[in-house]
Amino acid sequence: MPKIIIAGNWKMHKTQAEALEFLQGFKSHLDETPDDREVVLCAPFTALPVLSKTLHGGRIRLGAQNVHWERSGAYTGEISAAMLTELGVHYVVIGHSERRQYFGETDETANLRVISAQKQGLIPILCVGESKAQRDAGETETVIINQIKRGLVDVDQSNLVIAYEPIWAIGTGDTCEATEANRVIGLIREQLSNKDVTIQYGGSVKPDNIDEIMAQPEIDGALVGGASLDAAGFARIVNYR
Ligand SMILES: O=C(CO)COP(=O)(O)O
Repeated sequence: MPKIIIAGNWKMHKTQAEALEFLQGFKSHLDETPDDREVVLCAPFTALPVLSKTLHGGRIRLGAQNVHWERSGAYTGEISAAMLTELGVHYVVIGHSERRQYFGETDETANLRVISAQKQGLIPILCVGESKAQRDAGETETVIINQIKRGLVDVDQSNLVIAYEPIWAIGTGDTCEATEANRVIGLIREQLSNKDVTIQYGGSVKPDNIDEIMAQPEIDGALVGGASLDAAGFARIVNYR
């Protein structure tokens, strides 16, 4: 059975002080969180040390939002997998559509990042998803299958998470119908040799739609952007019924 993972992707939000303030409001709600799910916070690099110290030994796992494929070297502005594991980071978001759109990342660089993350013991959360134009042109299936195939060349599927994030649903409030997300995630699973890979849905997940999303048989979790910034709201998402 795939592990259920609910992850917040804070993107470029929260200073260290704001991250700690979030935790104060969030942690008390975790007493009600059933044991069947993992709770992950993917914070900016600068907030990771303080979160790591505060969360040590607790219920919440830490994630980063990117990782470079080399162990070290002349790569100004980049962060290596070893730098993240040293901080107690467990997960790393890779190939997010914002990285692809604004920073020129490709399936090929996502693939290199996934491999280097796994080598260092990090669990990659590989993001895939089609644009509105691609969906309207009937290309959703081909786009997703290609992203999965190229992103997973030579990748060990035993320590891997995939997030299906249709680009048109990210930050728009325009959630993908839960049944449609379920269908595409089923299609992704067909491409995998390991059927127990956790496959999350992401794109305008909110407290008022999480129950329906998580009721779908193929969906094993959520990658939550905007709604993960508010402690009470994200707690409601994590504690979905
Ligand atoms: O990009 C996302 C998570 O990685 C989704 O963002 P929103 O939840 O803000 O739509």
